[in-house]
Amino acid sequence: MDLKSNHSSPVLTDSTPMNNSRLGIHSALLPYSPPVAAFSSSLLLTIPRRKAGLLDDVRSNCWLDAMKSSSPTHKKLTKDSGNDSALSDSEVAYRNWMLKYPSALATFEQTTNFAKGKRVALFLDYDGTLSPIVDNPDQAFMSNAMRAAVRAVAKHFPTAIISGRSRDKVYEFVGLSELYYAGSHGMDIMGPVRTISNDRTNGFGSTNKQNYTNLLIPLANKLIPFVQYQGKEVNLFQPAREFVLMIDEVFRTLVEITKDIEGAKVENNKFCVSVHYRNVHEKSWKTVGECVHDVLKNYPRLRLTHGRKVLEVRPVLSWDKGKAVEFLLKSLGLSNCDDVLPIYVGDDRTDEDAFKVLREGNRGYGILVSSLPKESNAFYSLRDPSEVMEFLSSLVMWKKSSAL
Ligand SMILES: O=P(O)(O)OC[C@H]1O[C@H](O[C@H]2O[C@H](CO)[C@@H](O)[C@H](O)[C@H]2O)[C@H](O)[C@@H](O)[C@@H]1O
Repeated sequence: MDLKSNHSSPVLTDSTPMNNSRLGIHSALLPYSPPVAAFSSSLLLTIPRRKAGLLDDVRSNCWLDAMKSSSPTHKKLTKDSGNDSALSDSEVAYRNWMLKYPSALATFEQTTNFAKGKRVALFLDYDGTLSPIVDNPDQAFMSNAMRAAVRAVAKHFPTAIISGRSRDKVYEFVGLSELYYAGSHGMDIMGPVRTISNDRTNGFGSTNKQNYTNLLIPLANKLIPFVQYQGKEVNLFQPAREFVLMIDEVFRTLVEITKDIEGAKVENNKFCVSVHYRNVHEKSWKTVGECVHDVLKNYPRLRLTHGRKVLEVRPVLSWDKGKAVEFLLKSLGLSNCDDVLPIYVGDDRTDEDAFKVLREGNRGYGILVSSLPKESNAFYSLRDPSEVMEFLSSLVMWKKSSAL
């Protein structure tokens, strides 16, 4: 195995498709390989050369600072401040922040006035949005009430779950076959699960009675092959499929080198890897960062992003949750239409890519789920998953009443 670093490369813009030759497996042998999903030079992210020991060297503490600032908890804020007036200070700060990011519930009427006559498309993040943040990532279950709210909303609007988790995992948690799923931060997109049928001409719409599904543009049908998933038929789009074995290799290496760090947990999300430090004592966070840094040195085609008490290793690809939203809107025939209102609800830094796409395209808005003030590209806010549920239910009620 060639573990040589490629720091000499000025930019990571190799236009030749990766063939995983290092792993000895040609990409054509990988599962689900639609021709269009082939690794494209246009998806390669141009990033500045890594300056080891300066820019992203954990020893310079910048990673550690990012790790420390990742997802501070409300509990910590109040505990550290030590008295009740500090609690109200934080509440005051939150209310001030809400002047900039008003509650999506308080401004609901404004939204529905704007949404009148428009087709709403919903994009929902999973962790911290549909399920509360918990210590064990394997137990981040969504409540039955939330599941019912998502099911209800999906009856009226095209609805997609866009998560950093593997698509399989998030599908298992949500358990609703009528939704679109984008796992691995949008690098693994799946249309609603359909009963196997010979009729492939009308794509996702063949078993779904909702009007929007008939709007699938031909492009999507052409680009996404039909593949078997749990005995059913689905459409898949996997722009990072070339990385699947590399990611698995990195996952295994990370499991091995972090095994002695108490509380560290490495999660294989198929096209990216999460290294959790939520349950690691703060004094060992630096060690976690160093482990990830040491592994990444050997994989110049992988990069690191920060999530909520998690380091995420992902391909150097210009593909993120924002791109996934654009792809899904296009697939649904809902892009470049004045009568479409996409709404994205998420809590994490990776959701900012989607908020930005909507804000910059001036074609919808993001709702940030946060109980703490933080800068965002979203327009509105909700405090926590329970408010998300209320928002989803309000959308359903509005839709039902406007159909009367
Ligand atoms: O895009 P998302 O659906 O928000 O997924 C982002 C990451 O979520 C999960 O980790 C986070 O939630 C865990 C459960 O509440 C929590 O323990 C962890 O600290 C959070 O970072 C998931 O485990 C990751 O793989 C996702 O990338």
